[in-house]
Formats: sequence, C-alpha cells, structure tokens
Amino acid sequence: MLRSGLFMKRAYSVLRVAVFHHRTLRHFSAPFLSLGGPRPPSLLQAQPRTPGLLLSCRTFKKVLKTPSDLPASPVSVTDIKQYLRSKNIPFHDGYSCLHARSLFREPEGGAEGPERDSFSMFIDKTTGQFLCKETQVEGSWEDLQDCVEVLQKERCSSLTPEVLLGYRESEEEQGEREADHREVLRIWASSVPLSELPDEETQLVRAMFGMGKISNATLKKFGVRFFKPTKGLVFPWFSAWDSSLRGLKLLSAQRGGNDKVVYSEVTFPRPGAYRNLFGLHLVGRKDAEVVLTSQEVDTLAVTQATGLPSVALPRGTSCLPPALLPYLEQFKKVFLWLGGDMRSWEASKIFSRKLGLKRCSLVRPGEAQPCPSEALAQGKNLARILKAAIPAAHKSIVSFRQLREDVYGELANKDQVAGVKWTRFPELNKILKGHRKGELSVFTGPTGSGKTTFISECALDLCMQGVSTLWGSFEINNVRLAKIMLTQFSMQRLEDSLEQYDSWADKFEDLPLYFMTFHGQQSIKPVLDTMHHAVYLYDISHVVIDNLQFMMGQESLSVDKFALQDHIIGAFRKFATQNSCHVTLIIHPRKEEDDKELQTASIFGTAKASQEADNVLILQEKKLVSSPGRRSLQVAKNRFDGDVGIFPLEFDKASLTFSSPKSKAWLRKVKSNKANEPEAREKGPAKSTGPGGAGNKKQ
Ligand SMILES: Nc1ncnc2c1ncn2[C@@H]1O[C@H](COP(=O)(O)OP(=O)(O)OP(=O)(O)O)[C@@H](O)[C@H]1O
Repeated sequence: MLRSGLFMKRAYSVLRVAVFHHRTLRHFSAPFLSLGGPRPPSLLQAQPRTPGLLLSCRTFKKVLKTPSDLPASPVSVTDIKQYLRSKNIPFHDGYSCLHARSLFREPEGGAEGPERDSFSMFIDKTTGQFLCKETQVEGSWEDLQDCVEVLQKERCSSLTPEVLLGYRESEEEQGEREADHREVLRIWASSVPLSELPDEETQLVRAMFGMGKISNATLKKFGVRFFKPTKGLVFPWFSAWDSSLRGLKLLSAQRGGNDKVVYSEVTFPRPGAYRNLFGLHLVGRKDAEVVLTSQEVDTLAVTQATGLPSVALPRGTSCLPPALLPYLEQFKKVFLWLGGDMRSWEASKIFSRKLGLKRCSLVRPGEAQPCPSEALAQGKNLARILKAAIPAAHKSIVSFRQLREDVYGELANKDQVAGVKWTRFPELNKILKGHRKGELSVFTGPTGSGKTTFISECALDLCMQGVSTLWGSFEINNVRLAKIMLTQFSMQRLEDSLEQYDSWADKFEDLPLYFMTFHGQQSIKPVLDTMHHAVYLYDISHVVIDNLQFMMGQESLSVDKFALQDHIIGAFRKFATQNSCHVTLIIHPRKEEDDKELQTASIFGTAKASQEADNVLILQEKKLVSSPGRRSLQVAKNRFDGDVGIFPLEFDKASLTFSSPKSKAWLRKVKSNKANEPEAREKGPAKSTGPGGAGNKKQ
C-alpha cells in the first residue's frame, strides 16, 4: 500500500511516465508561486510542467520552489461532475468534495462492488484536487484526468500501487525527507510520557502549558510526551490510516518579560508539509460529529470534558488547508471552537464556508466562552458551551436580535477589532489602529518615491505575524520583489554575507507568503480568479496589487479609461468585502506640479478610488519635510475611526527598511472629518505620472 510521502511521490513519478503519452501538452500556467507555506507533496506539482516557472539560479532555487497547486484552468463542480459521468466513474456529492470510487485500488466485490464506503477518493469541488485516502495518492484535477485516460486506454480497473513503485526521488528530496524523519524519531525516542516525570516537574509543565486539568489518561490517549532538552511538549502526528508516526509538533514555553510565558513551536516536517489534524487517528469511521480547535491542548480539553471526537488544526487560526478537507467529510456536524478572541471568531466564519455552512456551528468567543483549555481550567461546562454554538448558515436579511451579539463582541473587544498591529510602524498603529480584514487600502506616492519598498515592508511585518499574504507584483518581477523582502526580513545587505543566505531563506520560506506569477499587463479577470483560489487554498487575508495601472492596458480600447479603472476598483472592493480579505491597491498619482504635496484628489482617475477605499495612504516626498528627498507617510482617509495624520519616515538603504525618527514632534495627528471625506469630484482626463497610465515594467 502506498502510505508514506515517499511512496506517494514514487507513485506520482510513475504516473507521470504513464500519463506522458496521453498528455496533450497542457501548459501548466500556475498563476502564483509559494515562497513557503504549504508545499504540495506530489511530484507532479513539485516538478513544474513549464520549467520556466521556476528559477534555475541556485541561490533562488531554495526560495522559489513550488508552483501553486492551482488547476491549469479554473474548474467548476459542474465540469468535474460532467467529466466523471462521461467516464462512468460513480460518485456522490459531499460537503466540500465529491466522493468517488478510487482509481488506485481494486473495487471491492468486483467491478460492480458497492458502495459508499468504498468511495475513498475525494475530489475538491472548488479546485478539482484529488486525494485517495487509502493509498494517499493525490494530485491536481489535470493529474486525475490523465490517470483516467491511462486507465481507460489500458482497460484495467485500477492503477495498482505495485505498478507505481520503483521510481526514485531526487537525492536532495530523499535526503531532506530522511533527515526530517530521523529527527522525528530522535525526538520521539528521547521524549517521555508526562506521567513518568517527577510530580513536581509534572505540575510545573502542566502550569506552563495551561493543562492543569488535563488528565494523564487523556495525555496518554493522544500520545503527548515531554522533551526535556527544550522543555517542550511533543504532539505526535500519527497516520490516520495505519497509526505510524509521520511527524510531530514541538511546543516550547519560556518565561519572557513581565513573567509572561512565551510559546514557540517547531514542526517536523516543516509547516508547509505538516498537514496533521491532531487527534484524527482517534476518530472512529462512524463518528458523525467533531469539534475543530486551533490548538492541541484545546483538543485534549474538549475530548476529555465532552467525550466528543476533536481535532486541532496544524497552524492554528491562520489557515485550513483544503488538503485536509477530505478528512473532515465524514462529519455531519462540525463545531468550530477556535479560541476566545476575535481573530478566532473571524477564522471560524471563514473556515465554515469551506467546510459547508450547513453542517457548521460556531462557538462565539467571549468572557464566558474562552478557548476550550481555559474553559476547562475555569471549571466551565464545555458540553453546554458546545450546545449553545451558533449555526454558521446565515440568511441575507437579519434582525438586530441576530446582530446584537456581534455588536457586543465588537464593543467588548475593541482592541482586537482594530486589527493586527504593525511591529515596525508604531506611528501607523496610532493613526490607523491596525490592519483589518475586509478593507480596501489605496496607496499612492510620486513615481520612484519608494511605494513598492514601503508596502513591501508593511506587508512583510504583518505576514511575520501570521497574516497570509498574496502579492500581485505586475511591475517588478517576483525575484526582485523577493530579494527586497528578504533584505527587509534579514535587516541587512545579504550581498555582503552570502554565507547567511540559506539560513535566512529557510526562515523566510516558512512565512505564509505567496506570489502571483503574472507580470506586466494583465486583465482583471484572471487576477481575480487567482485571488479567489488563493483565498480558498491558503486563507489569504491580505492581497497587495502593485499596481492598478497594469490592469488597464489589456481591456478593449473602446472602453473609457476612467470607467474601466472604476470598474476594476469596484471589483477589488467587492472581493475584499466578500472574502474578508484586505486588499492594498497601489495607484499612481495623476500628474501634479512637482512642488505640490499630493492629496487624496491626486490619485489617478475619478473619485471612485478614494470613495471605495477604507484607507488612503500617501507617501509624501520633499515638501512636508525640511530636508529634501525625505519621505513621510500620510494617512488621508481612515474609515475605521476617522483619525488621519502624517509621520516622517527614515530610509535605511542597506536593509531597505523604513523607520520613524524618534522625535515625537513629527506626528501631526489631525482629527478631521473633512479630510476624511473623499472630495466629490469628477476628474477629466488627467495624465498619470505613472508609466503612461498603463505601466512599463521595471527590470
Ligand atoms: N525613502 C527612500 N529614499 C531613497 N531611496 C529610496 C527610498 N525608498 C525607496 N528607495 C529606492 O528607490 C528606488 C525605487 O523604489 P520603489 O520601486 O519602491 O518606488 P516606487 O514608488 O514603487 O516606484 P514606481 O513609481 O516606479 O512604482 C529603489 O531602488 C528603492 O530602494
């Protein structure tokens, strides 16, 4: 049986050969790249079909490793169903996936063999990605079609694992995988069950990890251990299929300042490939309900207190990778209890869309309903909290009665509602309060003033705090952008210390950061399609578009330029709202007198951009500062609380980073409703200071 990643990869390698003759040269035009985050394990994906998509340069090979696991062209569930029907492949409809009979194992009871249980192949309704749960073979929609063609041509009933064996991974891949596995075994072998620690130490560990009331029996059931060298908890990843050890998460706690405990976690394999739903191996085939949590200790608490099956997401509230959806298909009811803060609440609303709203119930955070482990520690009745969970399906028309809890939540969690704070730009926090989901920010500034460089650092700052980010860099290519970001990440000129490159690149690779592979002029439709897919696949919560002018050139010349720009801005606005995703749009200013400060009205086009935007940011050059060439950042509109203002920026050329000079005299915070209102104006044809209003690529 093909269970491990190795076999899975081998299987794919062989499949690649098997399907080669059937492939009608489908050009793989993955519209975005991942710098890290989930790395699809299949070889079909790990080896791009269009080599040009990956950089051959050694230094970047490690960074720009995988094309996305997007289908070559968007596929709809109707297309998938039609195809399966046309090929006589039985299937039935699930929540997020179609369930079909596996191509990778013999049907039980002969070709006619039943039935629903044997439908072990899951096809994602949104992407067409497939997974055969029993053989662990997985791949893209195109891969699946290729397999079907091979099968039907060869007139065999399944592609048996035996046929697929015999291909080797590359030495590098094999080396990496084996090293990871050795590390897993080493940590596992040198860790001990908590019950074997001296009483005093056990108490301390329990206190550090908020597990005061978790029993030894629960810890044993889930296989949780303690690893002395890092004073960390070990959460194992057991295969749901054969209970073998596939990886682990090491959670360490240290006392930080103010006696606060600071947690850090490491996973083997690294985050992108660590696709464990902790606790899944304990779920029975017939279990119909599950509680989804964001932390392993919460899963322990839920199961102990309620007896319900519970699984924890591998990367907390930051994402629910679609690759995990097949494992949740068996549940008729899913409770999402992701934590006690607003971020968890937002995440549970987003994840329930992927899981199918009708079967999801959400636990609303609040003082009376903290995360499960805290609830257990406080002696609360966890079963009762679950019983009060709110159905995720909502109607389009609601009364205040349904909204009142939401309004209360916003009032009671003022700080969290304000969004994620920048760590590098405290002045920006003072004015904007934070970076919020679902908003549209418009950013402008003179040509060559540093817009890309500044937004790059702003986005990186958020991304380092777990905000999944997708870049649409149409102006500068992804290698150059990645180089800027890596320099800002390492805060130094890496050119001068190349020996440190791999170590920084390794850390950088683990950020939830993705890049669209579009470059130059592009029409809006494929860009929006890609953004939708990225939100589904990677729970993207921030999209940066650099810059709008690159979406203008492709459309029909008969369309009025300003009407077109308005249409595009409207589309991004709608996308941000519907997907709870922040969109930052860089727009060049119209041509102004050189000695004039820019203002909201300077944004190229009509007033639509500033009207639709929740935030308008302007990178000012020269005029507002005493020394020429110095920059300052102006927040000209802030729909959240109306505060606007301006603060200076100092640029460090070596690290390409900005900072605010220490002097506080600089911050001119202006509370002005007037400034916050976009000017109602209709602009006539204005000349963009940008690249011809349509954009030239920088090289
Ligand atoms: N504050 C600054 N002072 C001096 N140089 C800067 C500053 N900010 C950025 N730069 C440098 O200026 C160059 C242009 O920066 P960047 O590409 O970010 O500008 P931009 O405003 O996005 O340009 P465009 O208008 O062409 O889109 C880069 O080489 C960058 O390193």
